[in-house]
Amino acid sequence: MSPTVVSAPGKVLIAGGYLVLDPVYEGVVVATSARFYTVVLPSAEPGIIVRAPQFEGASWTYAVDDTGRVSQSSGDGANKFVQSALETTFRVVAELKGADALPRALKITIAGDNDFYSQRSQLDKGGLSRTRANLAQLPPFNAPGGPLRDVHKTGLGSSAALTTSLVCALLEHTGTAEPHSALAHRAAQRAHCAAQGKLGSGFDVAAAVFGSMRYRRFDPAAVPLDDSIAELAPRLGESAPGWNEQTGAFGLPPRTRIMLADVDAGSDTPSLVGKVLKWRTAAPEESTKLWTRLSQANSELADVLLALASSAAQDPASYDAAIEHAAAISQSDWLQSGVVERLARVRELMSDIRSMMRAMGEAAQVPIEPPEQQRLLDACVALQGVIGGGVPGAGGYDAIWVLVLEPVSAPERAAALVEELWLGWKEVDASPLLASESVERGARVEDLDAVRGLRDVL
Ligand SMILES: Nc1ncnc2c1ncn2[C@@H]1O[C@H](COP(=O)(O)OP(=O)(O)OP(=O)(O)O)[C@@H](O)[C@H]1O
Ligand SMILES: C[C@@](O)(CCOP(=O)(O)O)CC(=O)O
Repeated sequence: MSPTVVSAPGKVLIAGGYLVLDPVYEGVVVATSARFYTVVLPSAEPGIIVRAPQFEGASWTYAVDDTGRVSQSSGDGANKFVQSALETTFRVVAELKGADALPRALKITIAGDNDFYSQRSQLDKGGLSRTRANLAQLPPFNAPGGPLRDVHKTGLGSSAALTTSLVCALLEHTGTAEPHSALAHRAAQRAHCAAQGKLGSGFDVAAAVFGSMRYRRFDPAAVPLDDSIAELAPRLGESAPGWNEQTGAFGLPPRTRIMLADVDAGSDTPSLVGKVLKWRTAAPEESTKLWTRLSQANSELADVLLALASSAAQDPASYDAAIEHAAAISQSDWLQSGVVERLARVRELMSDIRSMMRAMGEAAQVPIEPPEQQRLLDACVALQGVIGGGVPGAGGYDAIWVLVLEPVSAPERAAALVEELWLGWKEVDASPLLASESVERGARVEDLDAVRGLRDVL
């Protein structure tokens, strides 16, 4: 029997951190070319064996009962995300297709693209500088060294991408639902929330299932978390109540590229969300004012980026010429007509959003865009061909993103300037990641041999 392989992308929330926890406000999320892969193979040995071959000792074996409930029979500690994905999916399979449809002997392999884990020490060990070219030389699904609990994550949402690829692969393997179905999305949300023990906005799982999007959250009461609930499927199916998230098409405009850096500022990002929400409650007037302005800027940013994409679709030649022109002149001269003016507006909005996020950080007394990140981002956006940037998601010390132009005549020019700046930056250590936006939307079924290096880790 041929293996079932399903992949799901990571994410970067470029606008809407914190606000997206409230259904009144939307978030803008870019799915990344970095993906998690789940490979499901029938096995001769009884039990559901799950392995993460990139990590030492990362193997867990489970037994499934007739209702789809799962218990771990052996393995290296517990992996909440894996167990929750298995149990949520198997319960749904048992309810919809009967106990006979439940697989009892499987070998499952989970592998994440290198960008999900910091490769600094791997590069350092080989005496290689932290360039994108050197990253591209590392073997696919490289082992970052050591066990999973010691791994240094890069913030692309490993748990959401892993949970989504595993849930979708099992639904596909059992013929229960396709990766883009409402059931797959809801099952992945439920599995992820149950493992996290908290209800975030769900934008990370939504992007893992559907790809880049504008996203407004669902009612938290929709998620059937209570373990005593007898039937999950009716609460996760097409007509289940409360799943009122709103998603809208989104994609970055052609001839632009998102670049990501894994930042090691030596300071741990404390838990920011709790403090921001506390400030939101304590200062309702001030925070509503700021959130309203931020939300307008976030939504306009999505609108203008989409308008740029439509200009490109309508008249590709003029669009390419405008990008060429914009990349050749200083950003302060972008205020002209059409495409270039829209780029100027994008730049202005990204800068406004940053200053409002900093204001929120100051008000809530948390480092959303701390001064170290501010200086680094200011230097990036001053480079020729850079449109703008920011701190992803909740912000903190761990990462930044920037959007650069890729004109046909010199697609690498701006990216190379950014990379050079990062490599020479002294105050904090900024290492580029390889990922850009995923062009394949969301979760998808893959052909094992079309994914470089995947067969080698089975
Ligand atoms: N390759 C893998 N195989 C199995 N489980 C994994 C793998 N990678 C990550 N995980 C699971 O995901 C957990 C990390 O999730 P956590 O919610 O802490 O981070 P995250 O917010 O998803 O991370 P980030 O956004 O930084 O990538 C790990 O503890 C582990 O359970
Ligand atoms: C603060 C918040 O809005 C974003 C967190 O995003 P990230 O994990 O920092 O990418 C929380 C959420 O949406 O779940």
